[in-house]
Amino acid sequence: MTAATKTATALSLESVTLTFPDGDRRLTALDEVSLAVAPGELVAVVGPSGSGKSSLLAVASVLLRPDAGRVVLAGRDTAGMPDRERTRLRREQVGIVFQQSNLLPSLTAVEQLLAVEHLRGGSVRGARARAEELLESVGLGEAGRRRRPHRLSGGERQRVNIARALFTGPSVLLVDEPTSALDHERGEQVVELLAGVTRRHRTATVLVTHDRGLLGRADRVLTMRDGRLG
Ligand SMILES: Nc1ncnc2c1ncn2[C@@H]1O[C@H](COP(=O)(O)OP(=O)(O)OP(=O)(O)O)[C@@H](O)[C@H]1O
Repeated sequence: MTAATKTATALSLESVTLTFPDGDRRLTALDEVSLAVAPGELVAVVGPSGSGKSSLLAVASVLLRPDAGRVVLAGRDTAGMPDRERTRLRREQVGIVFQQSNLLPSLTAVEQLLAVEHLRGGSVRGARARAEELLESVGLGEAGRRRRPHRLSGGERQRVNIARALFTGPSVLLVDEPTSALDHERGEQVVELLAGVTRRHRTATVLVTHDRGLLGRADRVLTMRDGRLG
């Protein structure tokens, strides 16, 4: 790999294989998967249930170690990295948006982001302006920013999730079925938003979805089938 291609890749999976125990055999969830995503690029991954999409995100987020192959995140080869360092790298470099909103029920939208800063041991006071700005940029107005999750719509909750995932300034954004709880129009708006933040924040974004109707905004669409990516 040349220096130029290295700097142009924020996330790279090289011949990654992941297996799970399955009785006295092993089930292959990822079968020599290779993928490189550049900063500012939105890659969509589609595929049937059980084809390995969530496994792909778990390996890309360095949550799971592959059986074979390498994951290079923000220029760091994670293969031989101790767990503690992998966790730190994930916290700093990876933003994750899950299918369902997993916001804390007792916190307002702004506080959801400040909680991230608190957990990192940072200054909550110093982070407030940035949290407000980020929520504004994903389309959450002044009133919405003061609401707890049960008083936000599904689309608004996903916007808060996206803002929270971006809060640490990650180089990689991993998004798992962000529209599954939304109607088509709101789903489209969320994908539009993800395309926008990918450009503005220069994240290498991987979006897993069942919904082929949402793929128009992706730079590339890849299909996962039986653990293989093509
Ligand atoms: N923790 C686990 N233990 C054992 N097998 C697992 C585990 N997680 C996933 N698998 C298996 O690995 C394969 C890939 O699963 P994965 O969840 O990655 O698929 P998926 O494409 O995300 O599916 P869905 O669209 O239904 O979420 C499946 O056969 C699944 O049963």
